Amino acid sequence: MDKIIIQGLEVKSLIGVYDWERKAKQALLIDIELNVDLSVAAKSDNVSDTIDYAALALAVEEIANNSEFQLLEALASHIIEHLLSYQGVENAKLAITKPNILPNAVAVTVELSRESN
Ligand SMILES: Nc1nc2c(c(=O)[nH]1)N=C([C@H](O)[C@@H](O)CO)CN2
Repeated sequence: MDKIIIQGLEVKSLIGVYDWERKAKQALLIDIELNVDLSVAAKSDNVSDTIDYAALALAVEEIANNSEFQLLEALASHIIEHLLSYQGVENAKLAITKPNILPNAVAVTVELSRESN
């Protein structure tokens, strides 16, 4: 299966359970993996025959920037629904990493995987 993968997309979002987390946006890292047939674009060499990953990254940055969820799970679910709305996406995997949030860990990551209907 063909894939489009974006790794380590840095976004800013108001996210978190605790009062101190509701005051300012935090940096998050997002990994995206889309299962999608790329054979037409591979032949045509035309970006209109595929999912433009630059536009996709901008859309994800905007969703994160404008959201105010408490849980990483809720933000991930909201973003993955957007990813599944792109034409031809059969399956989407999304991981959101919150760095430097736990005292004895480098980061925490929540990962979702969803099939298109
Ligand atoms: N499963 C989760 N647990 C926790 C989350 C979360 O998003 N998903 N978030 C928090 C706090 O906001 C965390 O960032 C600081 O401890 C706690 N647990």
